Amino acid sequence: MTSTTSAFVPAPATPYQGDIARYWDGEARPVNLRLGDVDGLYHHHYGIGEVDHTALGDPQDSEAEKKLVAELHRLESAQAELLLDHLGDIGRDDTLIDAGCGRGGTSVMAHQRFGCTVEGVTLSAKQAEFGNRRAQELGIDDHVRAQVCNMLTMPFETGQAQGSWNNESSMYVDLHDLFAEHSRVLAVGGRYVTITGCWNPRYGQPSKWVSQINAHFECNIHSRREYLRAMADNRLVPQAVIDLTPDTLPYWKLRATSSLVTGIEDAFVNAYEDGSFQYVLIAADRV
Ligand SMILES: C[S@@+](CC[C@H](N)C(=O)[O-])C[C@H]1O[C@@H](n2cnc3c(N)ncnc32)[C@H](O)[C@@H]1O
Ligand SMILES: CC(C)=CCC/C(C)=C/COP(=O)(O)OP(=O)(O)O
Ligand SMILES: [Mg+2]
Repeated sequence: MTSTTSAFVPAPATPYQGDIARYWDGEARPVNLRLGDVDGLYHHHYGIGEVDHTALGDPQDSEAEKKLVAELHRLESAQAELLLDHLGDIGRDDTLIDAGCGRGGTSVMAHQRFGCTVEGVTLSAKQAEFGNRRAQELGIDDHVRAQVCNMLTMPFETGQAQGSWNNESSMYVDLHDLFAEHSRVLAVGGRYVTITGCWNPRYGQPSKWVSQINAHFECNIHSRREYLRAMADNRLVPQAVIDLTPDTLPYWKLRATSSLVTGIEDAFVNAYEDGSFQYVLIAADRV
């Protein structure tokens, strides 16, 4: 497989997808770039796990901000490691699909862990170029590639992939359309994994905090019920459903203390704490 740095850019399938492509083409928030600069893995997802206060050290220390950035990044990479833990046995000859791959951090980690091929798709030409450039710099562009395309109609063969995932990218699409497409590209016996924020049906309807997050990112957060129903309708049978809400709260509380805040931190903390919103991992077998 060879990759190029200038991506072919198809016309967006809908005006909404055009808006999302423009959003990510123009995104350059320090909270993402400075964290990625720590070790060259660029993520657009959030963190999980306990904060290591020893690593943070004294807040008055001149290196305090740098240590905080490194700690937030460690928690974001821990999130991607957990997602990869749920893909099952992946061999070097297998292909994985990173649907809504962003700048490609999770794709690189998957290749580094399994030695396999990873195909990423994103609506953003800038993100695809960024991811392909990183893969070239790492000398893994024969195994890791990003393409500009709609994850609802991916340019992959039926049954081609042993595993596929959405890492915080499923809130931009209709879930029935999304899972029909994952089900098509996955081999029978393959594994699908998502980590996502979803609204909690026990709360009743999307809370004001969930609406604020939707407006902030121009996305459409689905309910936990919609995920399970759309999977069941598309031959994806949950093997694990893990509520990561308690695991992601320390990340948000730490991020809220940093100089890299974006203004959405309180909405996430409030939504998680009032029970209207959950951070979940769902791993499903393609049967
Ligand atoms: C929040 S970012 C997550 C990026 C990445 N998964 C990560 O963990 O770093 C959302 C991503 O979803 C992508 N996306 C949204 N709708 C899409 C669609 N219909 N087809 C392909 N990618 C899409 C965006 O282009 C963006 O890369
Ligand atoms: C859990 C939910 C609802 C996620 C919405 C999707 C999203 C924008 C994820 C993080 O992206 P980012 O890393 O670019 O965002 P930020 O700049 O806030 O770190
Ligand atoms: Mg981020």
